[in-house]
Amino acid sequence: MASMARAEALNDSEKSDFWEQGYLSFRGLLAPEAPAIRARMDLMMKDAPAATADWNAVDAGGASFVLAVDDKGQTIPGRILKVQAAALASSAVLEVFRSPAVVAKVKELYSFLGHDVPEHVDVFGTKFFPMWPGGVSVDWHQDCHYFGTASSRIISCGVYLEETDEENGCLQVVPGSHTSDFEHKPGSGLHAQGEWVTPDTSATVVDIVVPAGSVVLFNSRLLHAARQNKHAARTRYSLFGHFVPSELDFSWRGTDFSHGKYLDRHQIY
Ligand SMILES: O=C(O)CCC(=O)C(=O)O
Ligand SMILES: [Fe+2]
Repeated sequence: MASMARAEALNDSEKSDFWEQGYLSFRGLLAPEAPAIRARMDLMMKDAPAATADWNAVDAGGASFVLAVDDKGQTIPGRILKVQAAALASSAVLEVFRSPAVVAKVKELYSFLGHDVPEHVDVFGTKFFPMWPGGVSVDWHQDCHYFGTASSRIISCGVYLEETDEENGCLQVVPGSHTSDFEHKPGSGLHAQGEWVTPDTSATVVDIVVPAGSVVLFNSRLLHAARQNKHAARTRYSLFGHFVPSELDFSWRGTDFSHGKYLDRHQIY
């Protein structure tokens, strides 16, 4: 998989790789900014309002601090799984998704869509995962399952603010899986907070091992998961958001995610 320095443009084969394999990893794209972003995430966590146990608290009128569960699926008081709508809790989040280095890559990927190139693009569904030692973020899923659209024009974005490897819970992907739909079922135990896919045992799984400040862009239909953080001391801070053409409307289980309606949807360009 291609990795590129900050200022380089994507060439056509990299763009086609993204649309064929379903993902691209930009190692260290935001490396200089990563320490300051981590510090602002710490500040956000310090100012945390009352937390919720609802993993799908996507429309609470502000950010939702969602509690983690143990291996029996029981809520752990005081332990945060994720901050949903994190952009509504810290301005650092939108600064990341609006940063010139990230926007340039997103624009270049959209420019490969032929007649479907969007004029305006938003980011929505922003999240922060601290991934404490022993913790998890997600099991196997397609992001679009949670959006209520199978559009292939949503580009998911993971920003790994710390060095991330097999030990502290790296991202895993199944290359090329973004052209199929998979059945999602309610999870249990450590993964009780979501609906997940059981991948075919023959599926090729790739670990995305990256240095701090790396940005991964992937098709929102790509099948992906994150390993459990098995390290005794390291965290795995990361931010997520989904780039979407401004005119693309969709809703899921009573939440309308459309531009101008959904609070955690923000124009990028
Ligand atoms: O934690 C990760 O590495 C992936 C998170 C993710 O896939 C999501 O939030 O949809
Ligand atoms: Fe995801």
